[in-house]
Amino acid sequence: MSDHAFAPEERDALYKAIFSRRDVRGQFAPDPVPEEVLTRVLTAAHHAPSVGFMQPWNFIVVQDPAVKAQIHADFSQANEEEAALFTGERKALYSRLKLEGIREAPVNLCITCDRERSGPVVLGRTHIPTMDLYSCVCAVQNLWLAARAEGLGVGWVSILHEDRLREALGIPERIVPVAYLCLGYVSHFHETPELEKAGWRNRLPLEDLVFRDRWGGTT
Ligand SMILES: Cc1cc2c(cc1C)N(C[C@H](O)[C@H](O)[C@H](O)COP(=O)(O)O)c1[nH]c(=O)[nH]c(=O)c1N2
Repeated sequence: MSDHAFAPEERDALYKAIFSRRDVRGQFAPDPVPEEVLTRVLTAAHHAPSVGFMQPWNFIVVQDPAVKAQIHADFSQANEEEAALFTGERKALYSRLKLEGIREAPVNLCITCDRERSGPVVLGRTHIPTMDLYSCVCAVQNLWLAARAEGLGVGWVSILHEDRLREALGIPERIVPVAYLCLGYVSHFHETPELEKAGWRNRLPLEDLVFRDRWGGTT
């Protein structure tokens, strides 16, 4: 027991957000996301941990249907390319999956990483230079959980060509687009991951993933 633990109902609320968060692709409602709600989830993202407190992220809020259409067109091509890598039943199943909600979601959000945000030497990034990118992923997860608590669905779309995403959003060379997200209110949240429901892949047992003291070792 810790004096610093949340009250039981607060703790339960946090776990509820974690376990009921879903990747949302197909159930977006057209209702607009109020600015104050968007600001709250962006503030949650901005309070993520970051290497050397670098805060390397920017948030590009995309609402223009023309920009969304451009990105969706790239998704369609990338999706065909990915589908071609599977064969037989797997390919047929892949083709049935809905893997984005770019046009339906009222807000799209690109979270980027400015790798030069705080000068060439960053506390904690010297020996593992990808730490700034991982920091941006922490921001994504904060946003994803806060959005769930707000009743907003979030879907991550990575079936995109990075160069075309850069071009569509005017992202300069030194900035890395880390995540392209679709965000909006939803008709419902699925109870289990859609990929699990569709028979693509199941959640692995935790005990197969936890090692003690060394890789693959047992105590
Ligand atoms: C880095 C990264 C990239 C992607 C995803 C996630 C992450 C973390 N996911 C969502 C992914 O399929 C989903 O998280 C898992 O299937 C588990 O489901 P829940 O998120 O628990 O609903 C995802 N989903 C999708 O439909 N299209 C996509 O391009 C991607 N890309």
